[in-house]
Amino acid sequence: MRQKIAAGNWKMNGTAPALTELDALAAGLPATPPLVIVCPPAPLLIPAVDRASGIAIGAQDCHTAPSGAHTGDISAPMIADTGASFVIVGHSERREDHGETDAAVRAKAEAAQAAGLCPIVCIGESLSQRETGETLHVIGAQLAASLPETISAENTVVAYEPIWAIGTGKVPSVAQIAEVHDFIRAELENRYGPDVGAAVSLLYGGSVKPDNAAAIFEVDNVDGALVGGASLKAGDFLPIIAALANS
Ligand SMILES: O=C(CO)COP(=O)(O)O
Repeated sequence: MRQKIAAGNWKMNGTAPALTELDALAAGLPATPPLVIVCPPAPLLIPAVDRASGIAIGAQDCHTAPSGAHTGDISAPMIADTGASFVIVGHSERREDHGETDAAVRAKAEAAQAAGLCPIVCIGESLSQRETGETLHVIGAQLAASLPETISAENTVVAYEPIWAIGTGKVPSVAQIAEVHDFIRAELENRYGPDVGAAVSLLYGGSVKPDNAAAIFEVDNVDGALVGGASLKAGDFLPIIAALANS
């Protein structure tokens, strides 16, 4: 059975008072919860790790190098040192705001693995790529160039986040999600072998909300979600977690 994962990406939101959401999450988890991960901004990693109960903590980015002259950056070993266990790499906002290439994303994912972290590698097409029928081609190229050389179910998670669905309230149809997730699964099985390819968790991200989560989690090869806005408040994130637990 693949690991079900509900991951929350707080993006650049939250100062210390937001940590109370972790208490509310812990208090409201279902009896048999999926793996729940919260990725707060970097300054909150240490207090989040200290405070979280039954919730894993992840960062939102890491540098490719373990240390060095890179002002403002944070390395994977530094993240591991906080007690966090995951790191998002290749989010479309990083690719866009910071010009991150597939090669950089792959180097970050491999740096994360080397530090003992599990990277959550994000891929996804733009609206114009979808409209011109390039989605699977784009996803295939991103997978080929962004994923580490070797992966396992324990050290890699893949998140499909169509850029046009992020923060927009627009969600692909279940058929569209199924098409891409089936394609990703097949690509993973091809490249890494059927056992590894079948075991890696695939998350969907982009406007996942309490009212659409259950339908998304019904889709084959959707093993969970990477949630932005609706992960900021436990009152929104908990119903999504419950929907995943019941799927
Ligand atoms: O980018 C996302 C998670 O990484 C999705 O964000 P929203 O859930 O706010 O659309």
